[in-house]
Amino acid sequence: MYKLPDLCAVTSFKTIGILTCGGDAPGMNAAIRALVRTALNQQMKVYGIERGFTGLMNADMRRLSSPSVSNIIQRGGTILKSNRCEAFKTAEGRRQATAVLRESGIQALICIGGDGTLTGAHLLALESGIPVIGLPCTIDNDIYGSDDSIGFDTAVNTALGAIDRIRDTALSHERLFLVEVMGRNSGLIATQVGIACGAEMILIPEYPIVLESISNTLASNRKAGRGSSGIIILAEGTEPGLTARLAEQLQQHGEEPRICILGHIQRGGSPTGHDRVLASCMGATAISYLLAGYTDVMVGTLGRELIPAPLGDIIGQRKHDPRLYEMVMMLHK
Ligand SMILES: Nc1ncnc2c1ncn2[C@@H]1O[C@H](COP(=O)(O)OP(=O)(O)OP(=O)(O)O)[C@@H](O)[C@H]1O
Ligand SMILES: O=P(O)(O)OC[C@H]1O[C@](O)(CO)[C@@H](O)[C@@H]1O
Ligand SMILES: [Mg+2]
Repeated sequence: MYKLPDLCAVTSFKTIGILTCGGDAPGMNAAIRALVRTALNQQMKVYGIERGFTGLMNADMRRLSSPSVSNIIQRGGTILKSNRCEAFKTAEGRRQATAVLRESGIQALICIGGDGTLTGAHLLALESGIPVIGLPCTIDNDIYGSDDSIGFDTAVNTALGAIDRIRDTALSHERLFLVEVMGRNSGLIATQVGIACGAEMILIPEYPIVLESISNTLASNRKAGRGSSGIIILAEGTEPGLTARLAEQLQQHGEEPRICILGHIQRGGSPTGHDRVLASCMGATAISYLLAGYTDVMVGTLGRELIPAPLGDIIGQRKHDPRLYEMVMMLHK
């Protein structure tokens, strides 16, 4: 269980807004529910802003009540909808959003999303002076300053469910499978999934890949009696087209590989218990941060502790643990 912070209220808010942006992640709804109910408990009015920063720029919003967030804790996706908004990357786009917040009487904003969303949240906080709090919510878990992000655990478990099935057919046919998981810029899903499924190899964007050495490793594994079935996990962003090129190369070395791209099934579905609890604790804590006078921070985790991580310190930073990756490669020999 997470340790909630013990904070004193030094300010108050009449009206706040909440939005979800970037790729959806299981647990977004659980976070919305916790934010709404905690804010209502503090006598705040809550507006749900639709479609992330796009909805913010267009004043696309509705009042959220306690019943409006009933029965959503178990649902994947986001009841507020999400998208990616190029216009918000411009100062003009953020000025438009600031005007909407002022005209609607929204005194503080909670932004739920990944590293891109938190970058936008940081710039908005700086430029508008309106208090903004971020919640790390992305299946990628690539947000520096927080061990965990809402949605990662579910995505990893969804991928594992599929890969365990692939393992059955790989063993039956004594075949090699190349399984591509999500992560355009980060190998964290691939690393976690690779450890948990006992993959023969994990290929991630953080390390250069030499195709020839992959065939050589597999050949020496065969000589060592590892059998001819196997699972190689590749992160989506490793290199465009790498999965197909690797399959071709392996065919030339006498393998009969099959490719499986798990894609967006990893982003949908009911959140795990872990993600529901994390989202609930982070949502409640975000409101405590606002009342304690914080702005331009996200609710991060350090182990089991919830901590305020300044957005300016975390954006643009890479999160990668080379020791974990080395351990994985050693276990899979
Ligand atoms: N540098 C930036 N400046 C201002 N706004 C940004 C910036 N980067 C991203 N954003 C805003 O945040 C939105 C979401 O970012 P992005 O598409 O990178 O997804 P994300 O939040 O990282 O989530 P995920 O990676 O899980 O899909 C963008 O569409 C844009 O509106
Ligand atoms: O299809 P979309 O929405 O562009 O999203 C793809 C990207 O979003 C993520 O799934 C994170 O939400 C990345 O891993 C992936 O690269
Ligand atoms: Mg991102």
